[in-house]
Amino acid sequence: MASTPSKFLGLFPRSAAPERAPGDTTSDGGADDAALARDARAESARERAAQTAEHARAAQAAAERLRAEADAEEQAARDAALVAEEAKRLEAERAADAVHAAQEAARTAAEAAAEASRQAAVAEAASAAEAAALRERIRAAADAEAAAAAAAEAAHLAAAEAEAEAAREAEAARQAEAAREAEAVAGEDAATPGPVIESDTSGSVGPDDITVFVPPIGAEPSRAEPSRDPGQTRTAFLGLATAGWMRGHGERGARDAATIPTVVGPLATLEGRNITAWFGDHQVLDRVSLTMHAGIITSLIGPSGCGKSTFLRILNRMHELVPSASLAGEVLLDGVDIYDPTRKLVDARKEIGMVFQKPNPFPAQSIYDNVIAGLKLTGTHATRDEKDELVESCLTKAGLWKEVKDRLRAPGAGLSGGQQQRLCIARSLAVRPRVLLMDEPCSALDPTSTRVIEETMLELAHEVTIVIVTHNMQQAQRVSQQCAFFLASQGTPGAIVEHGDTDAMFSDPIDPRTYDYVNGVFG
Ligand SMILES: Nc1ncnc2c1ncn2[C@@H]1O[C@H](COP(=O)(O)OP(=O)(O)OP(=O)(O)O)[C@@H](O)[C@H]1O
Repeated sequence: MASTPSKFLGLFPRSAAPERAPGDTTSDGGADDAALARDARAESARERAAQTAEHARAAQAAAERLRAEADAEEQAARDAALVAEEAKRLEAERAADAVHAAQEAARTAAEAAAEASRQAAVAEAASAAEAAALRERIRAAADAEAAAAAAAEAAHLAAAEAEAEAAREAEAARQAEAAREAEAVAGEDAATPGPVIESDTSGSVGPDDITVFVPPIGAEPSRAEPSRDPGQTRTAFLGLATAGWMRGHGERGARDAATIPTVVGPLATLEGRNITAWFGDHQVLDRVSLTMHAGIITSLIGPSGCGKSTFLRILNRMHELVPSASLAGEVLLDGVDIYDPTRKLVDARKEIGMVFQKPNPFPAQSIYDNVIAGLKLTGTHATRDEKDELVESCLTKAGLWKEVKDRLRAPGAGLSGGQQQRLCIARSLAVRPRVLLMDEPCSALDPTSTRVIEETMLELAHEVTIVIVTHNMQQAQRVSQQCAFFLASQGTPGAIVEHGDTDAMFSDPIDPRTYDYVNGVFG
């Protein structure tokens, strides 16, 4: 330390008077005394000096102690500051670490989220691709099914036409032979009457029809009333379809068929009477009777498997395309049984057209050719102008003309599902049907296409009787004036529970089962 602390200054008096022994009055003696006194003073001074030095040492030691303490305090303060600074630094480091860790965690989380989202996108894309592939497989299967049905129908019609043609030729040959024999007999005996050729009594045969009909004995199939014993009552379609006698009667010549049709035929009422149907031994309909009135739309509703489609297919003789199928009962088109052996299958199909659940245009054919396909199948001849007119007329009625008039040569497969369905309607219209059967025609379509088809149906209903199978209760209410509710409960064959005015059926049904079904309680 540079200076002595002021509190120690009192230990060093600035002037100290020499001490005298009491009674010392001489100068010699006084000298000794003085010397003694000096010595004493000196001694005293030394003692004081020693004390002072001692005090100084003590003071110094104290000062050093204090200094050391101060240094220690100072050092402690510095240390404390260092510690505090270190703590602050560590705290800051920890905070920085925490921020970093948080940032890292956020980055990792963001990366994980991005990865998860990428994986999800990949998974979604994979499942979308799978779904698309599945849809494509289903569509391809449906296309194949539709194409097979169309091909089967075409083959059926072609076979029927060929059979009819063969029958016509055979009958012509028989007539020529009979005429020759008659001539010969006349030559032998002019008075003998000629051979009796059976005449048609149906009243439906025109001047160009071939009317000779000699059914083989016992060839007429049974059309007995339906019973629960299928072996005794059902009509064997294969026998009917291939029996030559069936088509030899009332066949129309090609010139009749060649008349180009207007788009639809005169309105007709269709009636199913006591229709019972089987697939093999499995009875699927039991004595179903329903009248589908001219010029209105009748909807057939009911849960899956109750026989609506089977009933519909019976209405235009498509049921018999299934080898194991059989039926009993009658289907009357304006009072004439379409299953009557004297009527042609091809006529029934022409007069009662069918639109299927899945649109089934001929995929490779153009839109134009799709519309006129029915003409070929039914052997109808038409000029180019007539065909053009027919195509425009049918596409207009089907509500498709404006959308396709500039691409009539494009393939039918290139149209959307809804457009393809309307193309199929146009194709059906081209053979001048009197009744149009529609089996869930909108089930494969989106709501917009469904609305367009429904509008088309409502337009067409003025000109053609329409029967539609639908699972869509709103659709039944929107489009149909009459409605029939089918039900096959607990393994029993399908039957009609209730039918009548559509509004009444939905608002005030008679049967509680109808009420439950239209209100979505089951089905
Ligand atoms: N080709 C067939 N061969 C054998 N059985 C068939 C055939 N077609 C339909 N069936 C059977 O006939 C019964 C009625 O079927 P159908 O398709 O007519 O009912 P649906 O009411 O139209 O059903 P959905 O509403 O599901 O189309 C069902 O039991 C069905 O399994």
